[in-house]
Amino acid sequence: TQSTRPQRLLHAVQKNATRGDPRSVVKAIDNFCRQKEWAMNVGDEKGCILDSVVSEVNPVTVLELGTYCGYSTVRIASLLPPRAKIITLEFNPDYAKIARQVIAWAGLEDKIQVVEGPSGEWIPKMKEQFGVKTFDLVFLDHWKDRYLPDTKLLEDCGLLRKGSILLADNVICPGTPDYLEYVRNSPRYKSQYFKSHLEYTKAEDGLEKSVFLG
Ligand SMILES: Cc1cc(-c2n[nH]c(CCNC(=O)c3cc(-c4ccc(F)cc4)cc(O)c3O)n2)ccn1
Ligand SMILES: [Mg+2]
Repeated sequence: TQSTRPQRLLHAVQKNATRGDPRSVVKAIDNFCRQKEWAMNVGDEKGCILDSVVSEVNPVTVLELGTYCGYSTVRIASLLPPRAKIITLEFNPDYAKIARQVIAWAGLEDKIQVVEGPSGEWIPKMKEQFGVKTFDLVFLDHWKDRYLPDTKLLEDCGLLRKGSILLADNVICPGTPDYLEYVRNSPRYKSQYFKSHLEYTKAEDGLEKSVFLG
C-alpha cells in the first residue's frame, strides 16, 4: 500500500538524523521538504524567528495548536529549560502517530505531550486534565479559521496571564485576517509582525507575535 507524505518524512528523519539530536531532526526534515516533497512545517526561515521568540520568552508552559509531524514541537522543545513542558494538539490521528515518532527520535518525549482532538474541545479541559494554570507561550499553527475563536477561548478559560505570548504562523499565507484584525486592534494585545516566507517557497508569509496585556 502507498505510503503517506508524513510517513516518508518520518523515514527521512530515521535515515538521516541522529537519535537524540533535535537539531539533526530539524535539518533532516528541512532537507526532505526542500529536496523531495513540500510539507506544511513552519520551516527553517520562520523557524529561526520562532527560535528567537522562544529563547527570549524562556517559557515553562507552552501550548502548540497544530502538531502535524512535530517539526516545530521539536524546535521549541530543544530550546526549553529543564522542567518546561509543551502540550501540543493535533486533530488528525495519523499525523499525531508520526509526530510521536519524530519527537521520540529527537529524544524529547519527556518534555512533550501530544494530545489528539479538536482545539475547541480540548482548550476548556486544559486546567482539569493537565493541571495547567496559564500558558507562557502559545504557538498557533492549526486550522486558520480557528485562531480567533481559540484565542477568545483561551482568554475566557483564564489560560492567559499578563505577559503571555501568542505567536501565530501563516498570518499571510494561507492567512488569518480576522485573527490579525483582532490582535492588532484589541487594547488587550500588543502585536508585532515578523515578515518572512511560506515554508520552502518564495511566497510571502509571516509570524505575528502578540503579548496579552491582561
Ligand atoms: C487541535 C486542532 C488541531 C488542528 C490542526 N492540526 N494540524 C493542523 C494543521 C494546520 N496547518 C495548516 O493547515 C497549514 C497549511 C499551510 C498551507 C497549505 C497549503 C498551501 F497551499 C499553503 C499553505 C501552511 C502551514 O504552515 C500550515 O500550518 N491543524 C485543527 C483543529 N484543532
Ligand atoms: Mg503553519
